[in-house]
Amino acid sequence: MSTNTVKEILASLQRGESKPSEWTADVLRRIRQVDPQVGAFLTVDEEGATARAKALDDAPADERGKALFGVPYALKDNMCTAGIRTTAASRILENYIPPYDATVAEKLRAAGGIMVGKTNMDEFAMGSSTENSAYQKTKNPYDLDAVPGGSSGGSAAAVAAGLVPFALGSDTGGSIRQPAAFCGVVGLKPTYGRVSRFGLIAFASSLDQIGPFTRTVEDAAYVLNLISGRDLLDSTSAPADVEDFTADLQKGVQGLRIGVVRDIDTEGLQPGVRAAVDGAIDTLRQAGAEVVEVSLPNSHYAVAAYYLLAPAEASSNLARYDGVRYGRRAEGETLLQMYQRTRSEGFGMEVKRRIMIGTYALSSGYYDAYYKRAQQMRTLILRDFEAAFQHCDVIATPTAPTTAFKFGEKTDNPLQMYLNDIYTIPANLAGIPGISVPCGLSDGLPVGLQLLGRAFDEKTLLRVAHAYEQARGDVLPAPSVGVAQ
Ligand SMILES: NC(=O)C[C@H](N)C(=O)O
Repeated sequence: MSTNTVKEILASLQRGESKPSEWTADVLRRIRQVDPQVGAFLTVDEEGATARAKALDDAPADERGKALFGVPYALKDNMCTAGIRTTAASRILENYIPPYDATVAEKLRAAGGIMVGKTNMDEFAMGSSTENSAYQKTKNPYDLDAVPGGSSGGSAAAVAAGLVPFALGSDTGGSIRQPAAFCGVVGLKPTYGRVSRFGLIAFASSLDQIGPFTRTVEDAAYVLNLISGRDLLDSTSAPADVEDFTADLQKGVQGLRIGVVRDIDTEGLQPGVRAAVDGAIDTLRQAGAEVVEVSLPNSHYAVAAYYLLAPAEASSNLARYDGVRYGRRAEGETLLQMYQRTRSEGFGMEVKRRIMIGTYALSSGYYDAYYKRAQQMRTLILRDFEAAFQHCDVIATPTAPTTAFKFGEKTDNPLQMYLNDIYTIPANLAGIPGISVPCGLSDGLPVGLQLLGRAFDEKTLLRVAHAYEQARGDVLPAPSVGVAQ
């Protein structure tokens, strides 16, 4: 049952052919059966989800029309859920139970959805493989020896393995799009400010954005409708109108220009990935789009700029985990010792590395040389996009230079890990929306086509993504573990 799309589940519920409790029981059963192999979930709220589904079974008729009535879903474990443990996959938040819901959690609930659990991730969303979780590995449903990508690897794997019809993730430098590509599902990073970040455990506040993992582009547009909008609790949320992002999906690509960029390509780009993406661009051309070459000349500085700016913001955001205000506290004879022990025991290696890089980049003697220059580079990257979007409506690139890599392959070489974000990071620096759509296989593993759009123009982005998905047909076999798609 749960391999159905959100739209299919809703249609069945609304026709009265099934009940919320049946879908929820089915999802929970699948999680019990399949998740021991995949490891997508850190917390499963069996009791809460079952009780809520039962209550919805008996809901009055007017509630049945709600946009997400009876649909089960999962949230990345960096989104606060009232009364449900929220760890950001860190030891330092091991026993943290938030007293409030993130705005996205509240919105999905108000729309009638059923939250079944919290998914694994890289600690504080720092990583590209979910190997930095303090708790467990998440395996790629297409190859259990390979990573699911990161940092939202649990959400991507949960959708790919057919455990839930959709899940939310967060994307700071590619954390939705890259795991979506690795796991063969759709992943959407909206424009910065489109979705409220209230209740999202902050990593790099000028880059973080929440978005959905789904099986279809239509579902991604549908979920975006439910989570977007100005929120007075997040002053960075944009006062943009809540549009119906599904409205233009059927319009096709006739008359649209797709920009192809070659400047980002690196030596590390797998030939099979390039071939699959070129095939996808060809499909769009055949569907009626005009394909033009555009240039993003500063994009090869994006990784360097990001890995200064994101750690700088993280070092400031993570200062609050001091053993006093949240979660874990280690004892010490002096206050300083208590801080030191709490933070040394509570944070993992990658988090410590970023705090150190960030603190260094912000320190008075180095601020101009590193942080300020990285900010200047960010502006140049934004301008590159503005110039490129004079000539095209949407830009197409690979989502990641490789397919899913093996566990341990990049853990000893942080730079190699960072380079996996080369195609995704520019969009975060510029604040523009991006989506990854499965576009085939390379050596038996899924490849993602990344499409990038103008700020607040998710409609055109989704329209192109949907047209591609329609023209493409079925490109992926079912994963080796989980439930057939
Ligand atoms: N958080 C993200 O979007 C992923 C990125 N690879 C990072 O480690 O920062």
